[in-house]
Amino acid sequence: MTDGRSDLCDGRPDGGTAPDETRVLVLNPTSGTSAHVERIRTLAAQHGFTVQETEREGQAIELAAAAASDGASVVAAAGGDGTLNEVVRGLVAADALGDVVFGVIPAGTGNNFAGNVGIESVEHGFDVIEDGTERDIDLGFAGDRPFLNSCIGGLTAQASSETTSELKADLGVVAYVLTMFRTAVDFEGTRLRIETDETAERAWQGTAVLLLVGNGRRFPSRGQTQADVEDGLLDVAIIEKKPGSNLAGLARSTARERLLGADADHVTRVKTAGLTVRVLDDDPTTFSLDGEEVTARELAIEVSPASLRLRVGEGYEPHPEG
Ligand SMILES: Nc1ncnc2c1ncn2[C@@H]1O[C@H](COP(=O)(O)OP(=O)(O)OP(=O)(O)O)[C@@H](O)[C@H]1O
Repeated sequence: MTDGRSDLCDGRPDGGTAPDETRVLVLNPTSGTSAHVERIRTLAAQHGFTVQETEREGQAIELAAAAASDGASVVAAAGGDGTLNEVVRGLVAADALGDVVFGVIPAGTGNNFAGNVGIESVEHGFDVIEDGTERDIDLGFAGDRPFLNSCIGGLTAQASSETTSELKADLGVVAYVLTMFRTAVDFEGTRLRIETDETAERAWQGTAVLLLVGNGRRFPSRGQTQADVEDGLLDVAIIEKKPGSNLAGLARSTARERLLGADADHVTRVKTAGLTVRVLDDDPTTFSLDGEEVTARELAIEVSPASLRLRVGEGYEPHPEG
């Protein structure tokens, strides 16, 4: 693999907007507080974007696929992680990953992925599309569905829907975990069999309350959650039920440490290029891909290395400390 870097200024002596770029922005006007919508429309026009606004759930997939099929060279997403995920799904559906540069305008509640690639605000997102460094980053796949940040198994729809925006902004995916413990303290977990590419002969089998698979994100007990998104690997954490794990009432930071503590014997961690998850219970399990849900009995999860072309902010750290 190359270092994923290319010079955006090729053929653009002024370093400004490339005249030959056809730019489309897929905007979810319902993401976050929606207060950003007018500002994004204005900035998008200034930066030469045609804006396509979604009117319903899932439509960003179709709009992004159509934009790519019509020859757009930059397809950007304005919204939260769910909208980013849908736009990337559209690029995958149009088989356009290698042809199109993906742009990120953070306009959701938590904007976890944007933060992981150094994009700090709406204005900064447009600046980065103009003159950010281009990287080829890894994309996770669960079956044929892509994910940028994470694939989380074992969450109930109830936990997901009861997670507050404030908590999501603060903790990201760990918020779901905390909500799960608060709303379903009796949750006994899901029986899973997990085989990784490297250790197919030594499968993990047991009862997990949570399976965390990170591409752009990892799940330490404390500190930096940004993962290396150019290493061709997924960060996996399998969390088993621990006696007395009712975390309600604990400070959030304490809860995260308790749940994901490196020395905790109820957490199994592995880095892998791929894994297969089989649900051994009668009912299938719900997995959340960047917040978008999918229900399955068996899921092949793998990384597609260096497959998404993305312009990143100055603060992007290609190889964060593990
Ligand atoms: N016009 C629309 N009306 C209702 N829902 C929409 C519309 N357009 C998109 N959606 C749906 O909104 C959902 C959530 O969007 P998104 O994740 O971008 O925002 P968010 O939840 O505010 O932010 P974050 O993921 O950062 O917390 C997506 O699943 C998407 O399908």
